[in-house]
Amino acid sequence: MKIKMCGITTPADVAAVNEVRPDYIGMVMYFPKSKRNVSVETARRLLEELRKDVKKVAVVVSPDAEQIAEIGELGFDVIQIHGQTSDELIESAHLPVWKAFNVKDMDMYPHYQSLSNVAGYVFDAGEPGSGKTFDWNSLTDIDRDGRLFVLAGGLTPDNVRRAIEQVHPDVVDVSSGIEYDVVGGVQKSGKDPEKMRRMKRNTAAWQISGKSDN
Ligand SMILES: O=C(O)c1ccccc1N[C@@H]1O[C@H](COP(=O)(O)O)[C@@H](O)[C@H]1O
Repeated sequence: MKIKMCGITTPADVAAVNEVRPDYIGMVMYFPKSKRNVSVETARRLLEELRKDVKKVAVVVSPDAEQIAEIGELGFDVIQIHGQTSDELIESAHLPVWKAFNVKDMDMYPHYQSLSNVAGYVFDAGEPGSGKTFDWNSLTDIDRDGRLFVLAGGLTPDNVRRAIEQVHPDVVDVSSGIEYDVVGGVQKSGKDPEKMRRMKRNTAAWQISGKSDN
């Protein structure tokens, strides 16, 4: 079971990633509506500090060709595409693409299965990065074709074991669930290293014995 920790925005997040060592990290780019959006310059600096054995996913929404080219130059390993995109853009990208679906556009899944540069599928809740789960039963009958099956949407250290047991994904993808709690109406920005450690432990523990430390 692999794990992706998404929404990395600060040097402190990178330091925690370098300690916890998830398989993948994600950075949201070209999407200023997100509180996790990072500029090209910030992405470049954070990537320099990141361990080399952690794979890097650029998370984008309806990107254009220029953005996709820039992501390749920055040294990312994978592009995770939410929203709309053309088949030509996916097929001409110089990096493998993970196509993200939300509960409303799952009917497009068979179409993306026909594209050769789609290396994985991310199944997410209606609003990406909202920390909300969705009905995992909707994934029961999905045709698995051997490409990476990534489960996202509201995963936390507390529900990841149940998610793995029910869905059997290849990768669990978490962002909100490893952020700081809101205290007194205020949320410290960035990721909470203790939640990251618990997420990693609970995912790894399931792999070894089907148990977690919840
Ligand atoms: O995190 C965001 O703000 C975001 C913005 C635009 C596209 C995707 C985004 N996040 C992705 O959402 C999933 C799940 O996040 P969560 O755990 O429910 O918070 C994850 O793949 C993020 O990359």
